[in-house]
Amino acid sequence: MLEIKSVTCVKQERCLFESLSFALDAGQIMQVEGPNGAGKTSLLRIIAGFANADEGEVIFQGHSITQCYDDFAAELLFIGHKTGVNGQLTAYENVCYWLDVHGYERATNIYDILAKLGLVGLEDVPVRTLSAGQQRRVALARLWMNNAKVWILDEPFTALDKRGVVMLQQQFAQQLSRGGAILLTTHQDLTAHFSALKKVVLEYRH
Ligand SMILES: Nc1ncnc2c1ncn2[C@@H]1O[C@H](COP(=O)(O)OP(=O)(O)OP(=O)(O)O)[C@@H](O)[C@H]1O
Repeated sequence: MLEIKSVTCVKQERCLFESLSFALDAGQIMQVEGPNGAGKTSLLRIIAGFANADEGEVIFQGHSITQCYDDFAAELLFIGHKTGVNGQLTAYENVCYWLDVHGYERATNIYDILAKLGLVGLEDVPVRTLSAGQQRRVALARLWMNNAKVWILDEPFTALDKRGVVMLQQQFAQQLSRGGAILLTTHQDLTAHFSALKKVVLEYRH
């Protein structure tokens, strides 16, 4: 589904990674690992098409994403390490805004999904008044209301408590079982939960 071909990234005259190649198929989950500053976020941003690689290309369903970006974007859900929620809006409004911007139908069960995410009674207060973990849950609600083929997630477990971690892992399993793919960074050990977990390990290069 997704092929990373000989991708190189240089930042501030430091080569973060060079000629990196790997593939991610339908139903697969891949974890990008490495120390702080190794280039994990930079790699995810290149694959999502938000930044250009210094060399190499990203192929989605046989075509370079530079040539089929609209098709790729329609099948991509990216959640960065910042939550990306608007603190002035409520959880409900954030979700509606996100659905509208991406052209998804407003699901009738938005409140049910927010409840499932442990946000009962908090749906209609400004998100800035929520805790870090609750704000993360609002951001992650998108994973319960889309059918994008590719999820790219930068540190999605940040600030989640143990129940939140389990719930998110269960949602990952759903995505994989319907033939979706997941590429993520996390410091969680996912090996025990996803036996077929693939890994890309970035070293810190000086
Ligand atoms: N826009 C930018 N301009 C200049 N340098 C950048 C930019 N973005 C990232 N860098 C540099 O690239 C390096 C890798 O950053 P990146 O955020 O990709 O690392 P990371 O592996 O995700 O780190 P962490 O685990 O701390 O999140 C860092 O040294 C950073 O300073």
